[in-house]
Amino acid sequence: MANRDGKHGNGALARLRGAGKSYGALRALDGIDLELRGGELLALLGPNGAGKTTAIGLLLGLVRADAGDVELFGMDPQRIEARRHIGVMLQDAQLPATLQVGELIRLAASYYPAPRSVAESAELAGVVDLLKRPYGKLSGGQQRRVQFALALCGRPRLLFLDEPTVGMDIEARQKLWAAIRHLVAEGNSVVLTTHYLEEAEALADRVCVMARGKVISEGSVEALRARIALKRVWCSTRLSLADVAAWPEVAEARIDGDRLCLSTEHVELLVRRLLAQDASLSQLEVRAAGLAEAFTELTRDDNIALQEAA
Ligand SMILES: Nc1ncnc2c1ncn2[C@@H]1O[C@H](COP(=O)(O)OP(=O)(O)OP(=O)(O)O)[C@@H](O)[C@H]1O
Repeated sequence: MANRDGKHGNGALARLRGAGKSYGALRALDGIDLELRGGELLALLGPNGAGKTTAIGLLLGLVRADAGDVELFGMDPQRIEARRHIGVMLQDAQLPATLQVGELIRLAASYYPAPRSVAESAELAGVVDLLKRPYGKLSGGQQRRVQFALALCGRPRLLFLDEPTVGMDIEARQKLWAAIRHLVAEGNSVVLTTHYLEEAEALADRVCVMARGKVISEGSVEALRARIALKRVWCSTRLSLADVAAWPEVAEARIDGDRLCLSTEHVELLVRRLLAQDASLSQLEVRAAGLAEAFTELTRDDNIALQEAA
């Protein structure tokens, strides 16, 4: 628990415990537990409407939980002492269009006790060449970079980035990733929501997969991928789908174009048997499930992995 000055015993900077939130009949968050530790980057991953933004809204004190506990630096997130140490980049940032980028950064920095200089913030966010430009005249990707500068200018210990690289081209995205890595290497913590698996893969220490208001998987990227131990085997064969589907080493069988697509945990056994029973077998291909497949598998409505996790 937190003591009076917001220090906390177990290293959690932000925490949801059994947190729930409904909008009318819709249960946007259904009793989730989430903990952010010092110096880590936690990625919240999940399909549209999973509850990621609502979870961040609770931690920022923008949304009130109707069940459970929410703590930011061991305090109620609405307390100013807690908010002084966070930087935020939300999806629907509304900023004055006529102010120049440099003015916006100066203004945002003035709310913090020990901010970075405008020059340092601009350098970190890659907006040095935009400082004199009015915000409203920038492209979508440039505006996102400016929003990132505003999020980091207060030298926050904890950054909330809600889909930070949406609308950015590949180069801008890579630069933002590098800046985020730099901030984490300095000891800061980041909570990031994303739809991009490669973003989670590139940045996250921990990934929390959400679906339908619940956390359905939590761990490292490797652990997430390992949750789906299946390999996929494709081949063109004269063996029938029904026959192959009945083999004990085949977890799932379907037709994919002109080939069979088989899922298995025992790939060597399966391939040996396929080749033994069909000497004319062709177009053989074996692939490990990628993170994208693991993710799809995890967030599918009635999936086996989910039942295993329960
Ligand atoms: N203010 C609101 N009023 C009513 N429903 C809301 C409100 N905010 C969110 N919701 C609903 O709550 C659910 C969770 O939304 P949330 O924005 O947290 O999801 P998300 O995971 O961030 O989705 P996305 O990836 O699309 O941003 C959705 O079904 C959404 O329609």
